Amino acid sequence: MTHPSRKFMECLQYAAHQHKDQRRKDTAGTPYINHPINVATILALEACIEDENVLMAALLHDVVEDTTATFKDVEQLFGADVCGLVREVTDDKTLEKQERKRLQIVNAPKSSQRAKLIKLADKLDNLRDLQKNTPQGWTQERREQYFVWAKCVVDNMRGINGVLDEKLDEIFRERGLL
Ligand SMILES: Nc1nc2c(ncn2[C@@H]2O[C@H](COP(=O)(O)OP(=O)(O)O)[C@@H](OP(=O)(O)OP(=O)(O)O)[C@H]2O)c(=O)[nH]1
Ligand SMILES: [Mn+2]
Repeated sequence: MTHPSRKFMECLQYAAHQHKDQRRKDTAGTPYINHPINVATILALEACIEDENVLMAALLHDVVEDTTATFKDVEQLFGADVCGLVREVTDDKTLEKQERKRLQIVNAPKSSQRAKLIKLADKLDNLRDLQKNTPQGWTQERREQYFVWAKCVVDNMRGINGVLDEKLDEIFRERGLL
């Protein structure tokens, strides 16, 4: 049996600490950290990714976008490679939402293969959440639009991992999008 490295466990602790006061948008108010943990777990156990820096970047993928953490913090704590991956999956929150969403579609194919894995697992987990419940304050229309938009992002990153492609397509098929 392999065992988690010290830096991997430190990364898990850091992500949990940074997201500690945040909740998902579901009615149950699930702790936000469940989502980064799900993304790393999808990569490790479903997509069989063994690249530890990719798994750590998955745990950290929303810390700069959604908490007080900076890229500098991530680089100092977990190194330039992990920081580079987090940078690739972080939206520029200074831009308008519509522009951010457009850029995800446009930038998806330009990302590195490793960043694409994280982006795909991120979408898969968010879509799984959306299948289970509608986030608080969202209309059915907004929910449907997220499926449509996520498919546009995913369509620009196919062929990276067969398992992720298949699991995402299963969801799009269920929604009548494929
Ligand atoms: N499906 C779902 N999403 C939730 C929930 N709670 C929080 N989120 C987050 O909301 C984001 C999607 O909502 P949007 O309205 O499209 O984006 P925004 O929060 O950036 O404005 C995702 O951000 P993200 O992970 O950065 O991904 P991305 O979709 O922005 O790429 C997702 O993690 C929930 O209960 N269900
Ligand atoms: Mn995310």
